[in-house]
Amino acid sequence: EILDNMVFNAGQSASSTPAGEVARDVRYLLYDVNPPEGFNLRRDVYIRMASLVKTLRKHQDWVLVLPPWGRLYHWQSPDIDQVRIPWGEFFSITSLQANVPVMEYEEFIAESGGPFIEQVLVLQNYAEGWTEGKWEEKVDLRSCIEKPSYSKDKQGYYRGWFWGYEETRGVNVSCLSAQGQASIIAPYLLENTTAVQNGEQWDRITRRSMVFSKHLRIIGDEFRAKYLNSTDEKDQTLYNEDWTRMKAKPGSAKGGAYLAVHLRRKDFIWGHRDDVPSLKGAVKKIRSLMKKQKLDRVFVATDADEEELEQLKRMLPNMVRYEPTWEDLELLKDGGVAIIDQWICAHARYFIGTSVSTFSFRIHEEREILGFDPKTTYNRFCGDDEQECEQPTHWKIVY
Ligand SMILES: C[C@@H]1O[C@H](OP(=O)(O)OP(=O)(O)OC[C@H]2O[C@@H](n3cnc4c(=O)[nH]c(N)nc43)[C@H](O)[C@@H]2O)[C@@H](O)[C@H](O)[C@@H]1O
Repeated sequence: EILDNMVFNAGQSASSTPAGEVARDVRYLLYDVNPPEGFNLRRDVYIRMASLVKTLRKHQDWVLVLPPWGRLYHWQSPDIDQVRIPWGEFFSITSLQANVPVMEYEEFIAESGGPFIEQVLVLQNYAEGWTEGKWEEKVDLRSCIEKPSYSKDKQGYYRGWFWGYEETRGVNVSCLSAQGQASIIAPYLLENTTAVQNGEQWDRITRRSMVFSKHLRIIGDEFRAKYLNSTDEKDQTLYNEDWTRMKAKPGSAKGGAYLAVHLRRKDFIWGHRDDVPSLKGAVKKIRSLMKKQKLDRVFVATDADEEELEQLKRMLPNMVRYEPTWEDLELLKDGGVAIIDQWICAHARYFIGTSVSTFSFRIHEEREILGFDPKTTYNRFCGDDEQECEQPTHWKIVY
């Protein structure tokens, strides 16, 4: 499902090496995701790409190049520059490295000897759809169904959107019809190899390695201490900087004495009319949960617009929100602010999120890593008229 949303770019390193160094025939995997997809869905795609690189590394020396963040539909704060953002601004690179070799895009340019990408693979569906309505995993080089959004320049190289790096060029562009797991395309990336061991599912170890940048966690922790009277010692949410050593027992985390809410609005209000509540419905649920859980504080993370926020404040005057100053926002960007919201939600005694929002799903996982009782985590708002309001599935951690 996610596969056909991606563009893959495989580049090969320049063969020249400084005198004395052993030549390393490194290959780089770059990728991109369809423009409308948001931040937390892109984190899902990273997990699949990291798994693919693990598969490729059984055969050759591959490195995953982290696609710079930018031009995201949901990052709407005006007047701040939100392109070419390196991963280090949001995630701990050393933590990612401990799982699979990764590098920032600018490192790739410096190391590979120029902004050229040897092969761009545009992933697409099969023009004929599923044959006989049967699902099977398959992949084939095909002619492009839609004209790829890359055009040749005077020198015969392809230009297009490469994460906002205007000077980057593709050398070849082809289309690949694919359906299946990410590793299905491995034979097209490996030289002289057709037999590839397949079969990695959602990679839970990779998820654990996606540790947020320390500066964002610190801001979230300070906010918890100041406005929500919550600290790791008191609330038993101790964190280990080295994720490979982190193994909290389920139910061991207590969490700060507040209810945390992720209330997704904007495109979800019309996109998910049946399973997203009205503001009034949400407030009613919040009040009943506070009573039931005996919590007198509520932290709200939301992407609601100004008008809805005003309404919400009127109905819930005591709600706590993380509201960055303009200077904070310029530094942290919309992505950093969203992470801080998630971090604070992840540390609450009880959490309730929004149906099918990957933003809420990432909070579930973070809480699982911290060792919360699943009952306090896998909860979502129901639509005002929703009959069967199925609750989120439990993401189990693997060590
Ligand atoms: C239907 C799909 O929904 C998917 O959204 P969904 O899973 O919620 O989650 P995301 O993929 O993260 O996209 C939602 C974006 O909206 C902002 N946002 C949402 N809620 C909050 C919040 O509580 N606090 C802050 N600070 N920011 C928030 C934030 O930039 C976040 O990355 C989209 O990724 C897909 O493109 C698609 O539209």
